[in-house]
Amino acid sequence: MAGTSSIVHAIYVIIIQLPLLTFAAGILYIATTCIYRIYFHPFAKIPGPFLAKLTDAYALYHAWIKDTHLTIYSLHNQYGTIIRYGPDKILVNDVDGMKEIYGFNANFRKGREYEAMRFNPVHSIFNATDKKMHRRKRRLVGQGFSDSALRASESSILEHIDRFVNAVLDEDGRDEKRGGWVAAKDVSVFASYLSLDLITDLVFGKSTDTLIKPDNRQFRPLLVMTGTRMTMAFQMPSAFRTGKSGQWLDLGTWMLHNVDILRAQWAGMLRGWAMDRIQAEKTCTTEPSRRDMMSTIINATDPDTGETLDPQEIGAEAFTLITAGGDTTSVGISATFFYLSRNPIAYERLVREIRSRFESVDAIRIGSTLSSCHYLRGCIDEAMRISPPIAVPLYREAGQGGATICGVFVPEGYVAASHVYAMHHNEKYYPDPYSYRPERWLPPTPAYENESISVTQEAKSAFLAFSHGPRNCIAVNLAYLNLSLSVARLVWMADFRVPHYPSLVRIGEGDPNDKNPLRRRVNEYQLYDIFASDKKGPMLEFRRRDGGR
Ligand code: HEM
Repeated sequence: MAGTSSIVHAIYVIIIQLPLLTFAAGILYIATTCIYRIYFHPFAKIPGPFLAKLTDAYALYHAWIKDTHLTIYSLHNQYGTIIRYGPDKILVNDVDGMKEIYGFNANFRKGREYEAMRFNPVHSIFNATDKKMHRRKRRLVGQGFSDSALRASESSILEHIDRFVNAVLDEDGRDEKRGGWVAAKDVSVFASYLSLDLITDLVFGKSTDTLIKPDNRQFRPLLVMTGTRMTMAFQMPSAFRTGKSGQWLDLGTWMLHNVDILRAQWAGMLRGWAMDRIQAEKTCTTEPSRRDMMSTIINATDPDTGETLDPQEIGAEAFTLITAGGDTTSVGISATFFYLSRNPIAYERLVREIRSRFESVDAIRIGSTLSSCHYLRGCIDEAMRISPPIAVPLYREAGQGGATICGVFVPEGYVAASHVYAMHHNEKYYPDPYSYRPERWLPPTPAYENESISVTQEAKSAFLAFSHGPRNCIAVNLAYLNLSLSVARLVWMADFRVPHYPSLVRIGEGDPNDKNPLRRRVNEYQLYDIFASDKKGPMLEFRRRDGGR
């Protein structure tokens, strides 16, 4: 009898009391964690939104609605230079602080946020968290971005840019009654096709060709989905368990199941392309007419150690290069056309520069004339200042012993970042930050004496479109080349203007009636953060000018 009653008691404990005890322990854990994070945490005194002090779900929510950059900017305005954007994260809106986080000697490294974005079994140059591993990869992958590699790729780059120009100037819908202007086109769509076609060609020697083969356009949504998944995992790594055990705990599996399927398709496809490329390289007996990046990377040896990258690493690098380069330059191109189409003085000035420096569109290529087009460069930089292509905060984790940023101690393992969009709109560096003024970037030489409102050296350092220090963009030169050639060739070939229909003009602009008050600035090109920003518009009408072939 006694035995039966103790079994009943045990069952009672298991069924009734254990869940209650577990629940109570859970509540106690959450309550103590909250109290700790608010009052005793090393960042307890740093101002920021209440919810962000408690959980990364605050940042995750803004990643979900894709307004991270606007939110952080307004938080800096509300709380000041240093804010708390997650329990263990601070953001610093200051050039000196930024250098302390990203500079060559900084005691910070990429950490768990980048691990959470990793889809491949091995690290790539982008998500390598170990500094030594990164240095090795940078030396090897960097060989694909050398000046000579770029020059060797010039004809392929120009071929894709010409396809872009032709697609935008496509005569379909040309209306002679309206002076030969073609029907409005969404520049961002064609710029995205250009970016993807170009980078797949440069990396694999085989392009997605989306500009000329509409059937291939399913590739772009895959890239967008990958970015969506990446940026959410980036904001709340603890909830995303990509590549780790306990997949059922992964928020991505629950919330983004369809996104995950597309993302996996994308990763699988790129891995396949990389493996084909490795195989082709092994069997190739003749010197190719042009070395693509895969070929350079497959054959790259570390000058110090003689090491090479193994096939798994090469697959990871291929995925990184296409994902990092597939839709970033397109934001710069689209933003530049957006701001030029709304700023007639800048438009006229750029048109004068390009059409007077080059005798024909074919003369626009790599060389000293292109690099002396300072106004062109100013137009591009100013567009990327107001609307930076990568507008999420690039988190860095403090290393052993921690680090002090603008007087705030960041203990080891805690996270700091400077946010590009907040820096680019900081009035201390860029007065009247929402005005599009390419003159800010003209060199302070006698040639521009009367018009230069040249920014200070400090403000130049605040330009973070390509980040700063050893983890800055490896493809800065390639990106500027692509941006300059695309903008210059299209400006040389055609006039452009905003369409007559207000509903078309509004695409890409802020909307004074938007339910999100942060999206109401009409003259600002709107970005949607998915690591590299998504975007729409501008819709523009083009007209081939006399002499434009
Ligand atoms: C306008 C165009 C571009 C912009 C604004 C841009 C911006 C950036 C930024 C801000 C970073 C730092 C990311 C971080 O710290 O997490 C970065 C890194 C990187 N970018 Fe770009 N990028 C552009 C184009 C490209 C292109 C065309 C490629 C070509 C494949 C590329 C490849 C990379 C790679 C591999 C890294 C990682 C570098 C490292 O960690 O050492 N980017 N880029």
